[in-house]
Amino acid sequence: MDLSISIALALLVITSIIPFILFMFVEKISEASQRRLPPGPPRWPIVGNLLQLGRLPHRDLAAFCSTYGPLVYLRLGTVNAITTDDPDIIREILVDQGDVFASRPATVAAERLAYGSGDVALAPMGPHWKRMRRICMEHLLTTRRLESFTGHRADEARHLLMDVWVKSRVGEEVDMRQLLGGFSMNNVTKMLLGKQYFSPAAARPPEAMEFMSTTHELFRLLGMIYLGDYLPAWRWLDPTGCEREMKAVEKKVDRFHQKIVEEHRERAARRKKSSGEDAEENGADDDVADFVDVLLSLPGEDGKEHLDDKVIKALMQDMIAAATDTSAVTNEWAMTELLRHPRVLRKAQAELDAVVGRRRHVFESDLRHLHYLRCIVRETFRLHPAGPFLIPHESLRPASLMSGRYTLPPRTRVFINTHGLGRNPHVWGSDADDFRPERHERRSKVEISHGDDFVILPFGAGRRRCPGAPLGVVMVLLALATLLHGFDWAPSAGMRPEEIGVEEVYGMTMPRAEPLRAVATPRLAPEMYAGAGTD
Ligand code: HEM
Repeated sequence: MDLSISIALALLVITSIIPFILFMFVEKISEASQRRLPPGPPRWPIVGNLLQLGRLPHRDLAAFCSTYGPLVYLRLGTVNAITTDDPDIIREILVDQGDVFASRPATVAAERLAYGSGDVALAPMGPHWKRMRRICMEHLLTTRRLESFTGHRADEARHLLMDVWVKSRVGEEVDMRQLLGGFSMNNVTKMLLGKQYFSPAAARPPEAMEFMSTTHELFRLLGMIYLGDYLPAWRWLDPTGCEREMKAVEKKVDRFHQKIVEEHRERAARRKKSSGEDAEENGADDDVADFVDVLLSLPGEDGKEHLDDKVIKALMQDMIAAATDTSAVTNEWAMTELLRHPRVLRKAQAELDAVVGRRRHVFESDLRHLHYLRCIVRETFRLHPAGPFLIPHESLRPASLMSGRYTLPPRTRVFINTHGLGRNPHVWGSDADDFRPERHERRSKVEISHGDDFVILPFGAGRRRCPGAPLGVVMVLLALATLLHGFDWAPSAGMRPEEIGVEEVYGMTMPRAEPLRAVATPRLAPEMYAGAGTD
């Protein structure tokens, strides 16, 4: 054999063996450093546990918790991850060690679709997130500002009543997803953008349609598990075209948001011109100013006169995404369970008759007295939490959990399984899968949030807890109270209550697999549907 060929062959063998030896060595070292990781299912090389996750990953992770213990370690491609459905461990992660676990992972969707993680919900822990969160808490979601929209919410409740009434008169089934989605979207866009996109009288249909389809595309992409977040080589190939799609949606969404910002800016300029210097100094009028008006009036970072457009658009998008789907999905699940359990539905109506009566409409001020309805909402959140993994958290630095029993590397992704928590038999007993609002009835005040015991977690807890929870609770209770007070409800023609499905689909929020349809029959005097009073 020619010497040069022999040398070439020898070099080839050496260069192939060295990486293999190095790989074994690194594996050995990392195995040693991982000795105190929590237990978890066996994993494959390279992909780790990725192939063990199916279409309903919250159910797969709950199954791991019941097999391997309350805290489970997973390797998802190149990513270290943990999951739990145990209230004490959840408290430890979100509250006791809240400063360690309060970051968010850098995902492709957050980068592409949330203005480079420039929003609140997907921003990593740091000064930018702190500033964005403060703007939400101090300027957008204050009690005073939310109260100033009480009248709008009452109007929307009246529209809800009228919409159903019109359908009930001609015996038409109600598409609950469309109905409840419209209610949430109108409430939110009115507060945020000063528009009701889904009231035909309030917005041009093409604009409403564009808004709806763009928002849905955005939700879908933000909610999907993208393999490129776990296997960098996948991004390179992008075999499903996901990143190309994200880029296209990014452009479309940005054009839409920019238009809204420009419209508000023009309106503010017109206002300023017509009302002179006084109005400029006072800023936007609190009673009529929507969130975008407020954002346009705030100073920017580093002494800038105004916030950057990018920041305004990121916040606006966050609020729409965080506020609309969550409450609509929750209401669709509540109505699903009520149709499956007519006894519970009738009991809630009896309570409404006692608290509100049949001679007036439900007011927001009634909601705190509707003890049983609150139990229904709490039970709905237990079985069908809108965010099955909250929004996944990430650790900022090495951490130990469960009294130092386990150590975790930095940047461990955290899947708090709220779906698993709500169905955990160690917490809720052997009937954990049954819808039974009475299990909350003994509480003197029915909290619709986690409380001290952390047994339900609809809005998260600790530093990243939902800042819109009070508004979310009002929107859910108001829609349900209005629908149950105004109508008797029955399943679609020919269907028995127990035949109504409870299959879910995984996503950023977790809706029913199929839109719910139901039949409504008015239960108030006819004149009650002609107009509704406000508080
Ligand atoms: C029923 C309604 C709602 C539900 C079930 C819900 C649920 C949640 C959940 C589970 C989280 C993640 C918490 C975590 O990761 O620890 C969250 C975060 C968030 N929610 Fe809500 N939410 C609702 C309504 C709203 C509303 C009405 C708004 C605002 C108008 C809002 C704004 C936000 C924001 C900005 C975040 C991100 C917080 C952060 O990362 O610092 N949500 N929400």
